[in-house]
This record gives sequence, C-alpha cells and structure tokens, in this order.
Amino acid sequence: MINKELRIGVIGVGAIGTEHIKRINHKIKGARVVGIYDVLEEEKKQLADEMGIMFYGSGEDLISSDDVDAILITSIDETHADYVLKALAQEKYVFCEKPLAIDSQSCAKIVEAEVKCGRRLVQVGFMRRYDKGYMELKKLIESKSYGEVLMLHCAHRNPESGLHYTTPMSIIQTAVHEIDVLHWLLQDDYVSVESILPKKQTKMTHTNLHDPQILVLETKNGVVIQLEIFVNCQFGYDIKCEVVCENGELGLVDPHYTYVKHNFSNQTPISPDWQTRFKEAYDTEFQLWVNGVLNHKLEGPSSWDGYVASVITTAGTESTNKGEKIKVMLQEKPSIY
Ligand SMILES: NC(=O)C1=CN([C@@H]2O[C@H](COP(=O)(O)OP(=O)(O)OC[C@H]3O[C@@H](n4cnc5c(N)ncnc54)[C@H](O)[C@@H]3O)[C@@H](O)[C@H]2O)C=CC1
Ligand SMILES: O=C1[C@@H](O)[C@H](O)[C@@H](O)[C@H](O)[C@H]1O
Repeated sequence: MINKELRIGVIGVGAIGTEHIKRINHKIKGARVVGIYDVLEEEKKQLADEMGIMFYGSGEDLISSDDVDAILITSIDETHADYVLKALAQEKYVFCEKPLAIDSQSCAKIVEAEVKCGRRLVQVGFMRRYDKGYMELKKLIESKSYGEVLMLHCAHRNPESGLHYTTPMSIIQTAVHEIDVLHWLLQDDYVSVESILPKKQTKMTHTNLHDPQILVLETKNGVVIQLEIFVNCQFGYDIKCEVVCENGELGLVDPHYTYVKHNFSNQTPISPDWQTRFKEAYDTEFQLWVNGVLNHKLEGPSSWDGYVASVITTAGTESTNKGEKIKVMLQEKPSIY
C-alpha cells in the first residue's frame, strides 16, 4: 500500500545515483529517497548519515524493507537484472537505469517475471523519449509534411571515457540510447544490425576500446540508420540525429541559451556532459514515473522496451565479433505491454 508520498530506496549511489537522489528530493513532487545501498559501504554509509537516511546492509534488505515502496537501480550495468528480478519477486515498482540487462536473455527473464505479476512494475531509464528535441522530431515525422523517412544519420559523442570502458560498452552502454529512442521515433522495428570498426582510430583510446565505431541498423519499413559512437571525441557531449525525408531534412539542435559574437566569430557552447544535455529530460522522466507509480499506471519505457533494445545490443556485439551483419527477431509481445 503506497501512501501519498512515494518512499524510494536507491541501489548504487555513484554519478547518476547521486544526481537522481538530488532530483527526487529537491525537484520532484510526491516522492522522497528514504534509504540507499552501495557496495562501497563505508563511503556511502557516511553519505546516508549526512542525508539523514537509512543505509541498508544489502540491496536485498533494501528491496524487501516495509519502509521502501519503490526501488531505483543506479548501480553498474552488470547488476541491474538481478536487482530488478528481486524487486519483482516482492511485486514492488522499480525504476532501472539503462540498460535493463547486459544481454537479451536476462531481459527476457525480466519480461517473463513481470508478466507473471500481471501488470507493469518496471520502468527503464531511456530518458531521451522525454527530451524536447526528440519529442518535436517525432511530431514532425508523424505530420508526414516532409514525406516518408528514408534514412537517419546519427552520432553519440562523449568527450572522454575512462580506462574501464571497453569496445562492447560502446554498444551496450552508449548506443543503447539511440537504439531505444530511434525505434520509438520511427514507430518501427529493427530487422538487422551491423557493427563496423573503422581501421582508423583516435590516439585518445586504449587497447580494450575500439573508438570510434559505427552501427548500421535496418528497420522493417526499410529505413537505414547510420550511427557513429565516439566516446573520446574531446570537444564536448554531442548528440546528432538527422532524419532525411523525401521532401526535407529534420534534425536536433543542441539546447543552448547564449552565443558570443566576438573577433569576427560567432560561438555557441556545446554541452559538456549527459547531465547538462538531458537535464530537463531526466526531470520530466522522474516526475512522470512518480505520478505513474502513485496512480498505478506506468506509461514510460517498459521491460519490453529494455528487452527490444537488448536484442539489438546483443546482436550488435555478435556482429563486432563475427564481422558480419546479424538479422534480429523478437519474441511475441505480451499483452501487458
Ligand atoms: N540514462 C543515462 O543517461 C545514464 C545512465 N547511466 C547508467 O546508470 C548506471 C550507473 O552509472 P554511473 O552512475 O555513471 O556509474 P558509477 O560507477 O558512477 O556508479 C555506480 C555505483 O554502483 C555501485 N555498485 C557497484 N556494484 C554494486 C552492487 N552490486 N550493488 C550496489 N551498488 C553497486 C558502485 O559502487 C557505484 O557507486 C549504469 O548502469 C549506467 O549505464 C549512467 C549515466 C547516464
Ligand atoms: O548513459 C550514459 C552513460 O552511461 C554512457 O556511458 C554515455 O556514453 C552516455 O552518453 C550516457 O547518457
């Protein structure tokens, strides 16, 4: 039984976990964070004390606590599936940061467990669906004023990534955002994916990371998407989405509010990171999630969406390993989605 204010427990309090806690406690109406768990016990216990909230002895303790109505999972990718399944076993609402799991089999298990609960309890952190730019693009595409969509040229660029970041992570952790938002934008399914590792790489990378990479995705309606993933581009956080139609081109502009004209040049800033670029999208995402949980009606990205994205990321990684295009097939979509 959830009271008027949703009591949230957070598992994994690193970069985005900390951002989301601040967001929930200072911006979002109808919810507050009441407890956390992180494997870095000493450090995060101190943080919990500073915030005046509970530090749980394990993720499992937090999930099963009667003082926690809903779980927010912001721990590392590899841990998501297990925590989501544990939350579903308690029939609790759970918001899981992307990816829902690191492979499609684990996502399929989550879908199966949620279907057994008979209703939607899971939302996945695909926040780009709440970005004003992508929402406007969707309306423009659906207006059909520019004819049919023929192809897309996209890029996902991060200024830099650490030594922990590896070749498959470019697909599983980074490209997964486009994989989700583009099929939502086009309302179309993917039929194949091909991963290309260009011979020429940046000097800024290391032995375990091929950077940049390219994914080529094909949809049922025959749209071809070229997606560049470049996680050490140095110059900023740069997200491109150019939609080529029969009678026009539609695209995203980086949200910025100022420019500087000086010395015969006109400069506009570029977002430095994902926190800045998608700030408003995260706020909207969380307010709508809290409203959805309080009204028992989740409408954001589901486990099914997490599964669809992971079928492509799994096939994309297979394509990297085999050096060939991989055809993809989805299982039948259950009626709760
Ligand atoms: N939607 C978005 O744009 C973004 C999503 N993410 C996703 O959020 C998740 C966290 O990313 P970051 O905050 O950047 O990573 P991070 O490395 O800064 O934080 C992860 C935290 O999880 C903790 N942790 C590791 N294993 C754990 C376990 N078994 N149980 C509990 N805690 C554990 C770590 O100690 C650390 O504090 C990732 O899955 C990432 O893909 C991250 C950044 C942006
Ligand atoms: O989700 C995110 C990170 O986990 C990922 O590592 C970055 O590449 C993305 O740009 C960011 O949005």
